[in-house]
Parts: sequence; C-alpha cells; structure tokens
Amino acid sequence: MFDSQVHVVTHPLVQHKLTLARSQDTTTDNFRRLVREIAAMLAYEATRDLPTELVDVTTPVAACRMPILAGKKLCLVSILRAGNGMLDGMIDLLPNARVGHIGLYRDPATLEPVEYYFKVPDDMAERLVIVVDPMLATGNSAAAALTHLKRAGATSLKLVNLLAAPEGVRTVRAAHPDVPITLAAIDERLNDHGYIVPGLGDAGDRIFGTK
Ligand SMILES: O=P(O)(O)OC[C@H]1O[C@H](OP(=O)(O)OP(=O)(O)O)[C@H](O)[C@@H]1O
Ligand SMILES: O=c1cc[nH]c(=O)[nH]1
Ligand SMILES: [Mg+2]
Repeated sequence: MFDSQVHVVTHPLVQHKLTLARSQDTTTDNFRRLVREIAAMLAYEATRDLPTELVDVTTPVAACRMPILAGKKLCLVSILRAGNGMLDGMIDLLPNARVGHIGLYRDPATLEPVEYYFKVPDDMAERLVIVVDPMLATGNSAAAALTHLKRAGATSLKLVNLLAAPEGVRTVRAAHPDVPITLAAIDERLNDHGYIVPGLGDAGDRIFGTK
C-alpha cells in the first residue's frame, strides 16, 4: 500500500502503549508518559540505518575495535505544540542532538497550517534532521515543515509520527519523496473535521491538558 520508505513499527510494546494512549479514559499524566515512551522506541527504529565506524577501545579484559556512531550530527525538530510531547523520549536516546522548533497550528476551517515560530540551528546542511509530531492527518503541517527546513538548508531529513491517516502519508511522500517516515500506526481515514479515525483525538490537547 505504501512504499519502502514508510516504516510502521509493529513491535508489541509500541502497539500496546499506543492502544493505551488511544483510550479516552487515559489521564493526562499517563498520556504524556506513553507518548514519551513510544517516541523513544520510534527514535530507536528511525535511527536504525545510522552509519557507524570502528574505534579502538580497551575493556577491563582486552583491547578491541568496536562501532560508534559516525556521519552527520543530529537535529531533532519538534512541530509545536504536540511535537514537544515526543522530544524528551527521543532526547533520552539521542542526548547529543540539537533541537529546533517550528510553531504550526492547523486552521480548523481550511485544515491549512499556519506558521507562528521557526528556530533551528544554523548548520542544518550538516545535520540529519529528524522532524517529530505525533499526528500526520492531512499531512499539510508536516509537508510545510519539511519545505521550510529544506529552505533553511536541510538536505537529509526523516519524519517520525505516532499516528497517521493514509491521506497524510500520501501527501508527505508525494511532496517529499526523499523523506522516510517512521510511525507506530496508519489508521483508517480522516473524518470531516480532519481528525484521524479512530486516532487518539487532539494530541496537543491531550499532552498539555488544554481540553
Ligand atoms: O496533518 P495535519 O492535517 O496538518 O494535522 C496534523 C497537525 O495537527 C496537530 O497540531 P495542531 O494544529 O492541533 O496544533 P497543536 O500541536 O498546537 O495542538 C498535530 O500535532 C499536527 O501538527
Ligand atoms: O486526529 C488528529 C488530527 C490532527 N491533529 C490531532 O491532534 N489529531
Ligand atoms: Mg492540536
């Protein structure tokens, strides 16, 4: 249904935690914790192809040559607000990553993204940029964020989401075929208000308790 650059993480722990997060009975504190934990596991999968190089290391037992990360430095970019719910889980795994922010909200009438903030490191061209946002619904927000990041110099990008609608995956893959997507699930469809069905509701409101 989707090409090989769309990676759905079917690991049982990810699926279990996502199901708990979906429930309308999950409290704000538990929702936050679940999103953070799933984000760490998605970061693990999204970085599976990072290059490594061999270095000399001496253990208490013997000298040897073992792999460490090589290649481009990392930059995580959170699409505000809801992306921030995924940041800490990813930083736990990638503590050296720089962090950028793009403020976007979706106009409820047009479903078009409105940008209100943009701050990223200067050296985007030298970094692997991992864009994070729990929800890929129409895909308009993620596509706009990727376009702005490319204008800011980024040439190597990945997108990590918790949940998508098929429409959103198609939109981003069409607009940015160079950007692989890692996510925990692709749901059935969008409803008339642009919400993912069955989805988990409004991720930002659930993370920050604003509704
Ligand atoms: O794929 P799309 O149709 O563009 O929808 C997805 C966007 O909607 C949500 O943000 P929202 O606009 O609710 O802003 P928030 O994070 O501040 O709540 C979500 O976090 C994505 O950024
Ligand atoms: O289902 C959706 C769609 C967009 N944004 C959300 O937070 N949830
Ligand atoms: Mg929201």
